Amino acid sequence: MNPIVVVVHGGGASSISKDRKERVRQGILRAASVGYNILKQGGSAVDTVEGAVAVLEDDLDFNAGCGSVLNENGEVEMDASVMNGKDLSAGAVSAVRCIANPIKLARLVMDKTPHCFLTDQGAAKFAAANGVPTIPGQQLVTERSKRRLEKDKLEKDAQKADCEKNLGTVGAVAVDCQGNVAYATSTGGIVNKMLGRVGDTPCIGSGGYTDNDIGAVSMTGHGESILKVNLARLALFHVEQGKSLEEAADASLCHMKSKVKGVGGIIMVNKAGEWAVKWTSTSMPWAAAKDGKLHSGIDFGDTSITDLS
Ligand SMILES: NC(=O)C[C@H](N)C(=O)O
Repeated sequence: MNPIVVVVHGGGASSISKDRKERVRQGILRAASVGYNILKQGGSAVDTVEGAVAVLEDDLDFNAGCGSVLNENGEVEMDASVMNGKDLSAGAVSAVRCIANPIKLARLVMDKTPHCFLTDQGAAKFAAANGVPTIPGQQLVTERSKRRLEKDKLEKDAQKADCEKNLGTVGAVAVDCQGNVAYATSTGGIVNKMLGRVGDTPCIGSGGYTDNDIGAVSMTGHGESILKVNLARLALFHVEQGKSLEEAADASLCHMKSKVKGVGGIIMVNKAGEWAVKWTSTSMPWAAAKDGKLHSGIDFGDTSITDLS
């Protein structure tokens, strides 16, 4: 039987305050544990990444689903994508509103349409036709996301690198007992974004990519930078050229930094069960479950390992 592994991330970020750190750590551990249980019960890599990402979308401390950052009008518009490394089937949605779990809608696009990507009104119509419940948009807005928008509007002139202030995009990669790999990524995007702005997250090859013959990757970071270098596919290209997952993650992040000054984070897995986690932002919450052990961290050099129950 193939080794099973799931790796999750909670978004590249600047430093995280002490009280939030504990909540973020718990959220990321919960998502990895949920994913690992799906794999242990024989679930597919696609079910695993969708399940793990949905846990993080439901968690207010992450910039995805409820807790998403707000656009310039104070509204939540979300992007998500999912892909199956077995046959390269993919589903994505962008600029979707008033639903709790964009990743589940992306999965429906993958499974139930001849297309890869639906946006805005078309995505909403498809969601309604498939029985996805709508919720009032305000239900996705948190006090914290309102404060972040106010702060950004005030600081507009003293901009930090975008991904440094946009904690929380979430993602997962997994390999199942049959050796299939998959990725899922979901986000509210970047705070104070223009209406209709779409980032890397729903774009196959930028916010993520997977192919059983190479591996799976999910990204976080400054979306415009990631789009310009097609970061996810670039990372897997390096693997195809013979680099280890760690080397490939480093090389692609380094390329993005030198070419367009973008910073971000990356999680990777391959069907041999190897995994890698790398980031160039200040921190990135992550967790990886393999062989009954849960590895996790937030800052450089703070990896901890616990037993999975
Ligand atoms: N924090 C993030 O990862 C943001 C996301 N990549 C975007 O630009 O939409």
